[in-house]
Amino acid sequence: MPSWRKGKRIGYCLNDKKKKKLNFQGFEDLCRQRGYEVIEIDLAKPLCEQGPFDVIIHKLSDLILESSYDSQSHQLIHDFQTYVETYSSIILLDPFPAVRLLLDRFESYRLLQDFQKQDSCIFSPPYVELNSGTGREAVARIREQGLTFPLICKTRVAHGPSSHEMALIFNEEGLGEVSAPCLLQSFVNHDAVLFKVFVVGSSHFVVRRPSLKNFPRGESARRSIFFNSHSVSKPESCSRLTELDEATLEPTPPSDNVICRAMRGLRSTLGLSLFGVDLIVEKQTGRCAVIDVNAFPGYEGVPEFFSALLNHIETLLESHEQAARARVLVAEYSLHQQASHVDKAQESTHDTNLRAPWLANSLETPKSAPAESSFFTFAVLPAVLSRH
Ligand SMILES: Nc1ncnc2c1ncn2[C@@H]1O[C@H](COP(=O)(O)OP(=O)(O)OP(=O)(O)O)[C@@H](O)[C@H]1O
Ligand SMILES: O=P(O)(O)O[C@H]1[C@H](OP(=O)(O)O)[C@@H](OP(=O)(O)O)[C@@H](O)[C@@H](O)[C@@H]1OP(=O)(O)O
Ligand SMILES: [Mg+2]
Ligand SMILES: [Mg+2]
Repeated sequence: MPSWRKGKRIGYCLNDKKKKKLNFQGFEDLCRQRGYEVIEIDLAKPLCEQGPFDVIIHKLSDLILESSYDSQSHQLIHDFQTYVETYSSIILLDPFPAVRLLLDRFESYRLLQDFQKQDSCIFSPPYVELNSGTGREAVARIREQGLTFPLICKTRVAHGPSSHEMALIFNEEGLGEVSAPCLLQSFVNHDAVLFKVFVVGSSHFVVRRPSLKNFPRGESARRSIFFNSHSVSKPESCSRLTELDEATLEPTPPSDNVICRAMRGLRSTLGLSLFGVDLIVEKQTGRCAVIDVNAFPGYEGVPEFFSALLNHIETLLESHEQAARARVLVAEYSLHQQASHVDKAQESTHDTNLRAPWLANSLETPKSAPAESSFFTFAVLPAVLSRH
C-alpha cells in the first residue's frame, strides 16, 4: 500500500436524501476495500472528537444558506470552518466560500459573465438582476441590456425546493407577476435538449436530458408559464413544456474540445472539484450557452462517479503528501545550510581573530539560504522526491 494511502480517514457529511440518491454506501464500500477508514460526521458532536480527517466530503448547502439568518446554523458552519482551518492539511470537498458562491445566482451568473469575457468558447445568456419590487421595475434595464422576450425568471437563491420554481415571461405585463429577488434571463432556443456536464476533479461526464421547447422570439400575447425545473430536466421528466411543436433534427452536442476547455476554465475559476454545469446549444447559431452551475449535483447517469471521486481523492492525497515531504526536506536542507554557515564563519573568525558585531546577526540569518532553498526546491527536490 502506498504511504499516502496508509491510515487515511475520509469523513463525509451528507443528508439522508443525498446519501440515498447517490447510494453512498457503495462509495463507502469502495473506499474501505482500498484500505481507507470512512466516518460519517455527526454535526451535533465536536469534529475534534470524530477526527482526525484527511478528506471531508460534504453537501452542506442547506446549512450554509441557513447560516445567514439562523444563529445555530451559523455556529455549526463557523465551527466546521475553524476546524478545517486549524487542521489545514484536511482536503475539504469543497471549500465553503466556493460552494456559497453557487448558492446565489447573482454571484454565480456574474462570474459566468466574467468567464465568457476571458474564454468565448461558451456564453452566458444576458440577464438582469431584480433586487426589489416586481419585474415591471426592470423594464428599462431589460431594454437597455438588449434582452428580448421570452425571458426566464429564476430565484436569486439557487438551492432548495423553492429555488427550482421558475417562470417564462412573454411580455411586459408578465413581468408584473414575478417578484424580487430574482433574475430575468434571455431565453435561448435549443431544441429541448440539455447537456449536463458532471465534473469530478479533472474528469467530466456528459449526460443528455430533456429541456424546455423552443418559443418564438420576441414579445407575444402569451400568458406567463410557471414551472418547476425538476419537472423538465430530470431524466424521468415528462412535461408538455419539453415537447417540441415541430419535428427537428437532434441538436449536435457541444464538441469535446469546447467542453474540455470550458470545464478546465470553470474548475479553476470556481475553485470546486464537484460541480455540474448545464449547457444548451443555441438553435440559431450553434453556440454553446451555460445556463446553470450546481455544487455537488446528483451525478445521475454517471456510473463511474464513485471510481472518479476516489481517483480524485487519491490524486489529492498523493500530491499533499509530496508537498508535505517537500516542505520537510526544504526545512532540513535550510537547517543544514545554516549550520554549515555557522561553522564556516566561526572558522574564519578564529582564523582572523576579528569578530565584527554585525557578523553575529548575519550568521543567524544567512542571506543565501532562500535562494539556495528555492534552487533546491525546483532543481534538486523533484529528483530527490522521485527516488522516494
Ligand atoms: N436561458 C435559458 N434559455 C433556455 N432555457 C433555459 C434557460 N435557462 C434555463 N433553461 C431551462 O430551464 C431549466 C431549469 O433552469 P436551471 O437549470 O437554471 O434551473 P435549476 O433549478 O437551477 O436546475 P438544477 O436542477 O439543474 O439545479 C433548464 O434545465 C432548461 O431546460
Ligand atoms: O440531491 P440534491 O439535494 O443535492 O439536489 C441536487 C440535484 O440532484 P438530485 O439528482 O439529487 O436531485 C441536482 O440535479 P442534477 O443537476 O444532478 O440533475 C440539481 O438539481 C441540484 O441543483 C440539486 O441541488 P440543490 O438544488 O438541492 O442544491
Ligand atoms: Mg439546472
Ligand atoms: Mg441549479
